[in-house]
Amino acid sequence: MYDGDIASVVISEDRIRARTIELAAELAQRYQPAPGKDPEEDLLLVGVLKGAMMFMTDLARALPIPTQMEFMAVSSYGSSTSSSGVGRILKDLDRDIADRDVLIVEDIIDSGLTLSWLVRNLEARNPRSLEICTLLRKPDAISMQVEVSHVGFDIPNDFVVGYGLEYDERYRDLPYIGLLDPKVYC
Ligand SMILES: O=P(O)(O)OC[C@H]1O[C@H](OP(=O)(O)OP(=O)(O)O)[C@H](O)[C@@H]1O
Ligand code: HPA
Ligand SMILES: [Mg+2]
Repeated sequence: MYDGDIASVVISEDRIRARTIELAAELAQRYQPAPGKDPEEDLLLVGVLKGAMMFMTDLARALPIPTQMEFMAVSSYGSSTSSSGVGRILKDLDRDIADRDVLIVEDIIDSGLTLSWLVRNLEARNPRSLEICTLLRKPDAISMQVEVSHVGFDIPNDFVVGYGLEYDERYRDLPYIGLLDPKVYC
């Protein structure tokens, strides 16, 4: 599959699976449900389309607590391998998040522009709490400071694809995170 386009495996399928289970355990501790609680108190996962789709579905299935799911899609400006900011909401949440515990689920924080915009947008809707869980973070690339409580892996500042992440809408279906050979985009 995609012969020759992937220079190396950065994070294998097994490591993603193991880390997702660890993150789920960490989140279950953080959001322990009170006995007899109302379904309105379930943790609300907000997945950021399309990149977070694989991580969102695997994380939700690994979480040993009840969760509800919502999705948002935002358009970002910039070139295909770097982003310069969020343009607008392409798909908004289907419901109100006031007084809810909300966890944004993302595939990657690179410049931080997407999440810093999204956090401001969702904070304005008065959730009870708002935290972020991202599978990947590039500490060397972040230009906007975003407070992230749950991180799967810190990775070097290279362009990666797979497990939801794309280049030119390709490679999202790879089961692992791979380094895209620069010959593909240079
Ligand atoms: O920290 P940043 O520099 O803002 O980059 C991170 C964002 O960029 C990618 O999404 P993209 O907007 O490319 O769309 P996609 O999720 O549909 O792939 C990725 O899925 C993150 O959402
Ligand atoms: O490294 C990346 N790969 C794919 N999409 C991305 N969006 C921001 N950074 C990346
Ligand atoms: Mg995205």
